[in-house]
Amino acid sequence: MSTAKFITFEGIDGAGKSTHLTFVADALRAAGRNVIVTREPGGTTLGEALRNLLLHEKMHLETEALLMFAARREHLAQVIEPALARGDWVISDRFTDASFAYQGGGRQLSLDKLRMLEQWVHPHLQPDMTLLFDVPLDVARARLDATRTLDKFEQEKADFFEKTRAEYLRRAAEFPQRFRVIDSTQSIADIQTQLTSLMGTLSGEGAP
Ligand SMILES: Nc1ncnc2c1ncn2[C@@H]1O[C@H](COP(=O)(O)OP(=O)(O)OP(=O)(O)O)[C@@H](O)[C@H]1O
Ligand SMILES: Cc1cn([C@H]2C[C@H](O)[C@@H](COP(=O)(O)O)O2)c(=O)[nH]c1=O
Repeated sequence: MSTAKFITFEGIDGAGKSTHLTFVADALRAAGRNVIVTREPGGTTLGEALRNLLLHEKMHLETEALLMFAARREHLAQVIEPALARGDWVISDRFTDASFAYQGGGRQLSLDKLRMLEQWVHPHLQPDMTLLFDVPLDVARARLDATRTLDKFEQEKADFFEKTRAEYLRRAAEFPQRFRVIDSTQSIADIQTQLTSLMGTLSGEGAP
């Protein structure tokens, strides 16, 4: 029986998910798992080219959603599905919940259209666990402003991120069996303690 697991990291920009991704991957590797770390949009040569367009070019909101799912189709075919078939653990910095949160919540694209794309692109695959790093907008914004030049999404106004965060939380309530909501206002050390315990749950061994 395969022990492969698919874990996704989600949250509004600046919530802190990338900070914890390496920690979780290292903990799982130390416990003997083969771990692939990847991201969306991206993860393949084509996906990274699409990411560059998506993060820097203005486009119609439906074009944006379609390109997110096009990049995802390639990512699934080239990276995610082969890794899971080999029995590897896959950790992805964002997946389809981000399309619901950003294009559906933030940009108000019809959720039914997103559900159609999800059904088309990955009808039978969902993450085993989705870690939602949740922070109030002002905390995320302060973290971003302190560290980087902002891309197209990061330059969006507060209202966009309020709706994005709300859609993430709505999905967490809709799918409680796979979502774990992390209070990302906690210290990095406290969050890591919580993550270690969650990885133990997923492994079914009480430790990663
Ligand atoms: N719990 C925390 N407490 C204080 N600072 C934090 C915390 N988590 C992350 N940070 C800091 O906030 C900044 C943004 O973190 P990070 O890049 O992990 O966010 P992110 O959610 O991956 O953002 P994006 O999605 O835009 O890439 C970094 O400088 C990081 O060190
Ligand atoms: C997968 C996915 C991503 N986005 C947005 C969310 C972020 O603003 C960027 C990716 O940047 P990150 O620093 O790597 O988090 O893309 C989106 O709008 N829709 C999606 O499906």
